[in-house]
Amino acid sequence: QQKPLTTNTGAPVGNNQNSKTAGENGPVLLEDVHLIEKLAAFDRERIPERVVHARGAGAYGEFESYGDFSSYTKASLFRAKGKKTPLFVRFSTVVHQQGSPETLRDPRGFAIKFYTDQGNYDLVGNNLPVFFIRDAIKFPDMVHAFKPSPVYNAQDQNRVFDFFSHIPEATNMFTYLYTNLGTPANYRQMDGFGVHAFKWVNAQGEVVYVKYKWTSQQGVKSLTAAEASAIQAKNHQHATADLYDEINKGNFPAWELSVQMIKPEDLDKFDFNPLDPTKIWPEAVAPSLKIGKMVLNRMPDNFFEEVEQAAFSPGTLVPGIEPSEDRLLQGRVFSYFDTQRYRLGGNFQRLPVNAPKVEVNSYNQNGVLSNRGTKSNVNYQPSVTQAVTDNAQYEYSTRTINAETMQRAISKTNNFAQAGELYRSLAESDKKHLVSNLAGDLGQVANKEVLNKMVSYFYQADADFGNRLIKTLKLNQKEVTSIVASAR
Ligand code: HEM
Repeated sequence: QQKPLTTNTGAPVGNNQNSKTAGENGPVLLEDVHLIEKLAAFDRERIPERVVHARGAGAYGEFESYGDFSSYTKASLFRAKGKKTPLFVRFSTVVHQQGSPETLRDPRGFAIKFYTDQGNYDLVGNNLPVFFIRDAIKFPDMVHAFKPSPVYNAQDQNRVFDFFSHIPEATNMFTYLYTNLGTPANYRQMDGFGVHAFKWVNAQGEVVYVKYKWTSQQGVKSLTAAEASAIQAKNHQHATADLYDEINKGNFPAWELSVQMIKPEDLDKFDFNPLDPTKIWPEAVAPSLKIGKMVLNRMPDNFFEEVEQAAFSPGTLVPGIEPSEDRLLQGRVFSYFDTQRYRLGGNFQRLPVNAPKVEVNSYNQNGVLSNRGTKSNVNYQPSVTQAVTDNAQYEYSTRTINAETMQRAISKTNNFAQAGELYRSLAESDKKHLVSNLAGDLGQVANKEVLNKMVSYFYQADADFGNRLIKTLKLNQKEVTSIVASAR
């Protein structure tokens, strides 16, 4: 049965093809409210795209816990074997605009929103296990360097590596990014990582630090640079299309979730700082424990409403999961909510994709587009009514600190060792791809000082890695090794 076309106020529309005019050749009349409303709605269709991770695709699914992990965390989603929690995922590319090709070398965003029975929990990660920097204060500069030039609006490797020649801690991340893992075949065949350490807290208030990994049950498949270019020549949205095609076919992708744990008293026992997101935790020091499985089984009905307006934040936490002291994560806990209040408005958590499945009872109120439906006269606490009240069992964990306030880098920087281990673990063909992918971008850098400095970092990770880059880029080996020697 046909439905009547209506205005926004529900009145049936008589003519949606012809504006109301003063005669055949007369001007269009302002009193045609349907025309004016239609144009005004169109004029307001765009909202700011995400400042990073602008291009993405989302899907709904379910998480199933493999057991009862309450001895480590009071988070209810991990409390019983077989316990199911609905979720929404958004995969993304990072640097370029909403319409950019999905074949570009970039980390891939891997963000999950669990709709738990104690409120939403967001795990906002990437497909690579480490990050470029370790302090949020460097993030805006880093993104400016990666994004198109403010003058000529094109990405420029001169700007990228000018910045990174001052950031030796990015060496590990660059080594991952320039393997073919930097160009995943699609969103289903890649792993995901929480990257940071988080705190798990049990009912007794005991803390353990954890790192998360999602292991793709489809396997990991990456593209060579040649394969990525060939796809890009024909299709700039292959990863989004793949997700829709496979899930709509009933080929539901799955990932197993595992955690690694380190006790607070062990944090200082390693040659790296476990709170440093430029480092992995080797299995030898923190073995992985499988804790559950995610299956994606439904695509959203409307991209803008459910995917574009989805808002993930490392600050969306449930009792039993807290941020660690990781300096990058601490900045993220502020930045996401802040950008979402700007991008979507202060009541963004009321949108269906962002709203928790549990009742929300707070004394927060009003603002643009408020629809809380609050009926109580008591919009404050304390009150004799005690209608809605806080409960000490959900207090944050405590920690004793007796420290000097400071603005100093961490002491165990150890910028190169893990990059070297990663390089040496690669098969010869992967080493070749890494060197040619990296030399391809470094080869666009005109400034010799920047180039020598960048290569000196990879040389410090592994001399063979450095020498291959020196050879491919036709650099002077002495110039590079003298930078290495002066750094020691
Ligand atoms: C201090 C460091 C960082 C800052 C300040 C930062 C900031 C942001 C901002 C402002 C957004 C846009 C959010 C929105 O508009 O909804 C975003 C998106 C995102 N970030 Fe970060 N980010 C940082 C580091 C990271 C790291 C280390 C990871 C991975 C572990 C990451 C993963 C993501 C993902 C996956 C998204 C997209 C979420 C979505 O699909 O909507 N970011 N980030």
